[in-house]
Amino acid sequence: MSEVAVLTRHLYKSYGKGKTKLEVLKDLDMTVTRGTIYGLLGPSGCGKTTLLRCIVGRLQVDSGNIIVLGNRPGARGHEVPGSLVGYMPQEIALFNKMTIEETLSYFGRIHRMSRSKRKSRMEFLLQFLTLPEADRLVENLSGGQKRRVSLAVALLQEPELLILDEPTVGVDPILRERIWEHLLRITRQLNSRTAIIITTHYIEEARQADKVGLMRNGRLLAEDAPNNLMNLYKEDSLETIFLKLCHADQNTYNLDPKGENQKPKKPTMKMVNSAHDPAGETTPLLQQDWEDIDAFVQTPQQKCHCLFGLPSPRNIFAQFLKNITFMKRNIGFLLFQFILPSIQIILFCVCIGNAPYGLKMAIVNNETQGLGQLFIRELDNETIDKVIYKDMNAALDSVRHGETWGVIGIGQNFTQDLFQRFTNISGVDNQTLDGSSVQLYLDTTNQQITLQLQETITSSFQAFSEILLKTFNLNPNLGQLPIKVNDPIYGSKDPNFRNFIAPGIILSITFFMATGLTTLSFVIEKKEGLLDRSLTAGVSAFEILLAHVFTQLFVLIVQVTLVMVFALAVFEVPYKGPLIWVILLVLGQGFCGMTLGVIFSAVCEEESSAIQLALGSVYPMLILSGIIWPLEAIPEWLRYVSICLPQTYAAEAMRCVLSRGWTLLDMPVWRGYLVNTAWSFGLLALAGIILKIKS
Ligand SMILES: Nc1ncnc2c1ncn2[C@@H]1O[C@H](COP(=O)(O)OP(=O)(O)OP(=O)(O)O)[C@@H](O)[C@H]1O
Repeated sequence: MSEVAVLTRHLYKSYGKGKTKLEVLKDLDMTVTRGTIYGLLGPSGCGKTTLLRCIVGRLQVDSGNIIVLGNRPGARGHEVPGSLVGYMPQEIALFNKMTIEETLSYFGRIHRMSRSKRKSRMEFLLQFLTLPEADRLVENLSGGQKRRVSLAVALLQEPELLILDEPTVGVDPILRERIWEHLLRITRQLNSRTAIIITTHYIEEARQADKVGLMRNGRLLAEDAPNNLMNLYKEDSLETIFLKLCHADQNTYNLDPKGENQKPKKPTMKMVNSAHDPAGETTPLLQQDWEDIDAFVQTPQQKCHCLFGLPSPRNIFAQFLKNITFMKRNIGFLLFQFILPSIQIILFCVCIGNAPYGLKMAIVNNETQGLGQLFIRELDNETIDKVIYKDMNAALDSVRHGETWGVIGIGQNFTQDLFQRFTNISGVDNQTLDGSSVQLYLDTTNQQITLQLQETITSSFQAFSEILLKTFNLNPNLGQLPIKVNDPIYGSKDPNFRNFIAPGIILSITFFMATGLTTLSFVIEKKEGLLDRSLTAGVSAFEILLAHVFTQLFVLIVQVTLVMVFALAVFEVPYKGPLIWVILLVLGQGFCGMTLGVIFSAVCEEESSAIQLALGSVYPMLILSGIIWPLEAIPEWLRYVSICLPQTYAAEAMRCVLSRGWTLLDMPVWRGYLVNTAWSFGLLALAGIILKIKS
């Protein structure tokens, strides 16, 4: 029984759901023996790759049983996926920015090979597969050379099960022959326990296999030694036999227009080396019917019910080294990552929070002589660019035409009415009050400009009235509003919007940079099949995630340091508290961002990029609402959604540390840290779970 390397029974696998459901494997039975080569043949799209991915444990079957090397793929402690299996996928799936040596070392580490073993295997494979120098970058190799490196990766640890998906495509005939020679040598060795499954489009090439499985529409039409099949069908070409079987299979379907055969029933007859006449044969020709699949499980432990095993430091280290190599080779991109958040914070500080200046205002002074002129002189020249008009209508037209932001009008009797207003307090009428007022006609479409103009004109009037009061030997403070603003308890007398929003912006920049970069690197790895290859080699999704976090942490620290230098030193955002707590908060945000990035890239396949779009657009809105505007000004239902996000708490905590100089004993700061940390680890766990489920 231990001679069986791979056994599949009643295997069903489909992609999609509902109307788009595509049944790829249908009641597939397959038996691969140790020490043999199994050629899996079939037309494009018949399900070969799907079957191989189920065998290596990268795809879950819908129903049916698979036993690989004595246990179910993915069973706890069973190294399938892992070192027991060498898998060469159809796509190249290699790290372009790594050299051949680095690639083989990376997989060698994952397979726990010693340095000397790695070296000797590498030397052998380089020579055997006629690979170029080991220090050549994969991206600079030809297509055929890349395929050979991919094959070298599969052969590296001398696995007990070698699965090669079209290894000879794009390989010259001489090398193809050598590859077959090598595969035959592996299986022909005395007491060889290595089984090889190979798919190929070159059907005749598979004659050298010990057994071939002819596959069509997700089923095996026949499974036997090539010679047996040729004797049985009295043909000397596998291709002709395959065509015959396909035609026979096609006829079965044609005879069954209602599609009752769409789900083929388990064949009742198993024919091996029988003298059965194949003419008109329509039932799959299979070798044996082993119903008691559990008899092939060598270890009682079957399915792994745990979500995570303990992460292996070795695998994390291998991933970490790989990530570092990537960074080294993409130094331009790395520098760009370093400075991008700084560019963002510089632009933010330069553009946001400054007072508007040079605002064009139309001035109409209807007085020929008097105090009107004095008031106009007192208007702040930096904020207001005065454009003098003689006629009120022309001045109002200038606002209507967008040439000025408003009109400041002084009436004919301004000086006289002003004296009346101050000296005859008990008898002053509304007309006099009106005449002594500066008339404003504003374009209020821009709130910031309107507020700035109102504030400038009000303070200019106070300065003007102080001069006036002094002239009459009166206390100049009489002109002030009877409200005295004392020194603030926290913050400055002149609070500015930039300082208020800076903590939130710093956190958001860090958060979204980390999300974006993580999504990018994971999506690239996934798209190129690298993630899949690492997972098949036995690295867990959680180990990949942890290694990424460690590498990205380095980038994050540089980013955060630069951002802090610009925000606090160059643009002088005030800070009182211990800087280390601020830095910890920002790093926490980066960590959150990273984990969200992993979730994005794990959840969002192309078809579900709508989710990515939705999350990516709604989430920032919630964050911004929580950090740009005071929570007290947000509708209550949204307020609670916003404050559930760690950015809001973190921004609050950061503002406290920066401007109040509070210590960790303060409630808002504690809350900030706690929520931030809980959220980060919550997301990390979620990312791990999603990756695990997805993989
Ligand atoms: N992730 C997927 N989602 C939906 N359909 C898929 C997916 N992967 C494969 N398929 C479909 O399943 C069918 C079998 O694909 P598979 O890759 O297993 O075929 P194959 O026999 O290996 O083909 P080839 O020889 O061309 O590589 C194809 O119709 C393919 O389009």
